[in-house]
Amino acid sequence: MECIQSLMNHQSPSSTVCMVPCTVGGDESHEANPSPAPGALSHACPGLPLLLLWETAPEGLGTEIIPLELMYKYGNLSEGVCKPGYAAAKMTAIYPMFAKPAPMFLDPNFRRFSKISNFFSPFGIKTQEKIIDNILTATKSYGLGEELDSQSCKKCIIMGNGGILANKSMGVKIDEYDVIARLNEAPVSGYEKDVGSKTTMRITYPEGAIQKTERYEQGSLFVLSAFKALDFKWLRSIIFKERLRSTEGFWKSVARHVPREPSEMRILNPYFIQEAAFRFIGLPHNNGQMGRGNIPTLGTVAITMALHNCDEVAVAGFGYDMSTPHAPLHYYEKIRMAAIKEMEKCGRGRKCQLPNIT
Ligand SMILES: CC(=O)N[C@H]1[C@H]([C@H](O)[C@H](O)CO)O[C@](OP(=O)(O)OC[C@H]2O[C@@H](n3ccc(N)nc3=O)[C@H](O)[C@@H]2O)(C(=O)O)C[C@@H]1O
Ligand SMILES: CC(=O)N[C@@H]1[C@@H](O[C@@H]2O[C@H](CO)[C@H](O)[C@H](O)[C@H]2O)[C@@H](O)[C@@H](CO)O[C@H]1O
Repeated sequence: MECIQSLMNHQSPSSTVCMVPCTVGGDESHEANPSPAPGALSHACPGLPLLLLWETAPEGLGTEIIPLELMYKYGNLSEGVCKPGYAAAKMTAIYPMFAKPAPMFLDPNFRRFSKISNFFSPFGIKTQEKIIDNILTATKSYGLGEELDSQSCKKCIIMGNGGILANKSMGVKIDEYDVIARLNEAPVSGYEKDVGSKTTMRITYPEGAIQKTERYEQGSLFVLSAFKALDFKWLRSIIFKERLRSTEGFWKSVARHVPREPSEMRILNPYFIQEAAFRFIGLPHNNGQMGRGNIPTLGTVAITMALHNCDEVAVAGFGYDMSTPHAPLHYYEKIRMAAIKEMEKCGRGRKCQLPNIT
């Protein structure tokens, strides 16, 4: 149960950077839910379609275990060559209900994507249709960009923000990926040796977005993962450069300006929040309303997105190791793992700051 579970949880075993086969399942969220929902993946998986640059290689799990049919299909390809359809094929082997079609970003046809139409934020788009139309009219672009969209095989890496990345010199390896997704305010500048220098997209929500405009990477996409209706209003205000009437509802101060053109902004398909929460992790449904215990971390949402849209998926910088409270939580600051526990004491809807547990 180590890999995905520790990735989805604020828990994980010890630490090295490695490739690991693993188990999908268990629970996630800041308030743990002990029993996975029916239908959640909770069996030992025969090798996840991920290159896991990770906290731990669990004992005896040093190499990937691949189902036989995939060995026949992909076995002849030389090492490093992109394997078309590999992530989806392996997901299907692990989880037969896996259905690939789920666009990365919302486009003007979003109403036709039935999986999201009947859910409120963060699991769908119900009641937000008009504002999404507004936003998409301004962005006018809905893909990764011409070059990547036309590439027949894409290797993606999802960069978690974990302290494990510090001093591992994985930057060069990370930069080899075609698509590099970064999350929230994790910096690149000054950390290139460990985390690489390329950013294809930065996925975030208002409270997580970088506030210093100079820290945004040129040429990267700014992707909103909306967790509440107010998040769409925030993006609209950023795009149309209008002042938000009220910031009531944000749990932390938010960026007022994002130095990206509308054509460089996207809305992440909320289906990935839904699928990560209910199908893969098995969080409680709570009538599809956002509430304590049913929100996956952004990293797991991003991985879910990549599994649907990339031919190969790697992850790096994941793992909440609560057994080492003094280990750094993030690679870019001094806050320790124990700070997460402190934050969990804050209530939703209340403004909180990360305590300075250093
Ligand atoms: C205080 C608080 O709420 N912290 C949350 C922060 C915070 O909101 C933002 O940094 C903005 O300030 O955001 C989160 O996450 P955060 O921005 O810390 O990290 C992004 C993703 O990386 C993975 N991660 C991070 C640290 C670590 N030691 N192990 C990891 O596996 C996680 O998958 C994580 O999602 C979030 O959005 O999910 C989750 C964090 O719990
Ligand atoms: C550690 C923790 O529970 N923080 C919550 C914070 O959660 C974060 O919310 C984000 C969306 O806004 C996103 O879901 C991220 O993955 C969460 O860690 C907030 O929900 C906040 C609301 O008051 O409460 C904090 O305790």
